[in-house]
Amino acid sequence: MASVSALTRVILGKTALNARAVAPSAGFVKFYSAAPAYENIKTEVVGSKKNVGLIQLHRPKALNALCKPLFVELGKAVVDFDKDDSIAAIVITGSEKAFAAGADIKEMQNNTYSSNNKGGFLREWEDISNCGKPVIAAVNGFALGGGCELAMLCDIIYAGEKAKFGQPEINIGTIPGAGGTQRLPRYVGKSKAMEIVLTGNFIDAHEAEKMGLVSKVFPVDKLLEETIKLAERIGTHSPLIVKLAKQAVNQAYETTLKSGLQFEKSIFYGTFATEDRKEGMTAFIEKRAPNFKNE
Ligand SMILES: CCC/C=C/C(=O)SCCNC(=O)CCNC(=O)[C@H](O)C(C)(C)COP(=O)([O-])OP(=O)([O-])OC[C@H]1O[C@@H](n2cnc3c(N)ncnc32)[C@H](O)[C@@H]1OP(=O)([O-])[O-]
Repeated sequence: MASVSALTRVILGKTALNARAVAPSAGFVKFYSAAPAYENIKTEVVGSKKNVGLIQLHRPKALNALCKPLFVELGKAVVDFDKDDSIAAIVITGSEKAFAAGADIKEMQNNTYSSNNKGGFLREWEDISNCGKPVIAAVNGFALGGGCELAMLCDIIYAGEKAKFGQPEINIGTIPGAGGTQRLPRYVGKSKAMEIVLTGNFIDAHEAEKMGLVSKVFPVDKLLEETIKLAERIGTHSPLIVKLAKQAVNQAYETTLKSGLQFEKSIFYGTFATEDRKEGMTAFIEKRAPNFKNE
């Protein structure tokens, strides 16, 4: 598969290169003055308005198995993009062969209950679940075990037509540990989640879409382009209101309908305390495009 850089060049017809690899004259990529030297991921800022943070998992020899150093880097990249006011949404992708083939089995082979517990195994995952901005997974290839859980940690999953999802932990004598037993039933219902978790069988992209795990399926080579377009579309709205909308939808997974509706109403009322709500409604009435200020 072409690299993220090559793909985004093709997609957007502009110079889009790895921020670490080129001089800051490239024009299209936003360069961080202190761009971290990542080893297991690549980051770029893409989109015609340079407002989409793109993270590519890049451990090709291990099919992007999620070793701790990778996750530390991924967490840092997500936190950095979340803090950056010029970024509207974040896209996480892998390679054509693998989004991620799971937690790193070789790394955790000799873990013990005690080392997991004392070492805070999986702690970095919270950096992604705590992100206030929309995070979109663009999944080509294998999304297995922790890879499927990482995709489910994202707010929206788009998939390439050859993607394969699964929770095969049962094959290696353990169970999903980063949300597979909790998020999967919420996406696909109990019977299908049980089948996936108890058999370890893989499901393809179209099945995943039918089940509601994935929102759309694209040809492999169009996936990233379409996902970036989605992020850009979200980026046309008020970042403040997008954040509130994300919080409100996520609350549906945390509570009863009654208290969820109460939460939604208080957030809805709260939008009337923002400049962007006023601007949005005023722009509609004045038949012009809104000029959101994130306030
Ligand atoms: C997060 C919380 C809890 C989560 C738990 C989990 O996710 S448990 C995990 C749940 N996931 C699984 O159980 C899936 C495990 N993976 C597989 O079943 C297969 O690799 C495959 C079907 C994805 C692809 O088959 P294929 O014949 O096309 O490719 P190939 O097999 O030749 O692999 C190429 C190289 O990548 C390596 N590597 C791959 N995955 C991992 C990994 N997770 N780890 C480490 N390494 C991994 C593989 O060893 C090989 O390296 P080598 O030996 O050349 O140095």
